[in-house]
Amino acid sequence: MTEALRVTNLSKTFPRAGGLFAGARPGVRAVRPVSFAVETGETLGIVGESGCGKSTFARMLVGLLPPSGGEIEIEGRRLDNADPARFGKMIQYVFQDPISSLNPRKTIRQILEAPLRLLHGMGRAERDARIAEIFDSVHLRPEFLDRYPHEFSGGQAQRIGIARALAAAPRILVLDEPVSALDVSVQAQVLNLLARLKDDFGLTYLFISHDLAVVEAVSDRVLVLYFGAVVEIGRAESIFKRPRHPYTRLLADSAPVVGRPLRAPEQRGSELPDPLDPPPGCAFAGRCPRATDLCRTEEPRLRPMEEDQLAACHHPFED
Ligand SMILES: Nc1ncnc2c1ncn2[C@@H]1O[C@H](COP(=O)(O)OP(=O)(O)OP(=O)(O)O)[C@@H](O)[C@H]1O
Repeated sequence: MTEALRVTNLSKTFPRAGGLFAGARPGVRAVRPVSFAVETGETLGIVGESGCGKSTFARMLVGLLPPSGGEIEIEGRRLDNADPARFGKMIQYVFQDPISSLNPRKTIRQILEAPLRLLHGMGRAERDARIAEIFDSVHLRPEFLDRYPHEFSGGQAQRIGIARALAAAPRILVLDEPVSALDVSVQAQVLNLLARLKDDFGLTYLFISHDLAVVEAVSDRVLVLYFGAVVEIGRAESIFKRPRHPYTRLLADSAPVVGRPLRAPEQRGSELPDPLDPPPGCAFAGRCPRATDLCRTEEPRLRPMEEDQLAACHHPFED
C-alpha cells in the first residue's frame, strides 16, 4: 500500500470579526491541529455535526483556504498554497450542491474544458477526446455537453460535478456531502458510480457527511470531528460497533437511518460550545455522561486505544 495523503498538524483559526481590539483577541479555532494519513484506494469518512469544522477542513485540503498551520502532502510531496495548479492536479473537490457549484453561463463542455486547458495545457483534439471519455465514465449522453447546468436534474448535475473534478485527473477527491441534496433512490446510483470510478481511476476518497448510514456504507476508516478536533479515528466497523469515545458512541447508538441528520437523541437541543469562548478541558465534557474534573480542566490528546483506532478521551469505553 502506498500513502496517498498525509496531513500534519493542519489547523485554521479565523480572526475575530470587527470591533476595536478584535485583532488582539483570540479568533475562532475552526480546525485544531489535525494529523492523519490515507492509503491509496482508501475511503476515509469524515463525520461531525454542523459547525464542527468539516467545510473549513475540506477547503484547506483542496487549496481553497490557506491553513493557519501545518502541512498537506500528496504521494510524498508537500503542497503549497502558492501553487494552486499543483493542488488542482492532485486533489479535487466535489460540492454538495452540484447545480449552484457550476457556472450557470457556461455549457457543460466549457466547464469540463477549463481544467484540461488550464491544468494540463491540452489542445482542442485532446480535450475533446478526454471529455468524451470522462462523460462516458459518468454515464452521461454526449449531447448533454452543449447544455447549461440548470437543464439537469440533481443526480445528473452531481455526475457533471464529479466529471468536472475528474477532468483535472486528480489522485484524490474530497467529496463534501456529495449525495445529501439528492433523493434516496438517486443517492444509491451516485454512490455506486463513485465506487466504480474509484476503482477505474485508482482514486482515494475523503468522504464528508453528516449521514452516518452513508458513511458506514462507503468508508474503510472513519474520522470523527467534534468542535474542530479529531475525537476518534479507526476502521469503519470498529468506529460504529466498538466506539471508544463517548461522543462517537452517542452517534453510533442512534441507529443509522439513511438521510437522518447526525445528532444523537440525547443531544437534541444541546449545542456545541461557544467557539469564541471555548471550555478549558475536553470540548465534549459538558455533554458527556462520563466527564470528571480532569475532563473539565485538561484537554485529552488523541492516543491509540488498540491497533488502528485512536481516541481523544480521558475515560474511553473498553470492551
Ligand atoms: N470565514 C469564517 N470566519 C469566521 N469563522 C468562521 C468562518 N468560517 C467558519 N467559521 C467558524 O468555524 C467553525 C467551523 O465551521 P465550518 O463551516 O467549517 O463547520 P461545518 O462542520 O462545515 O458546518 P456545516 O456542516 O454547517 O457547514 C464554526 O464555528 C464557524 O462559525
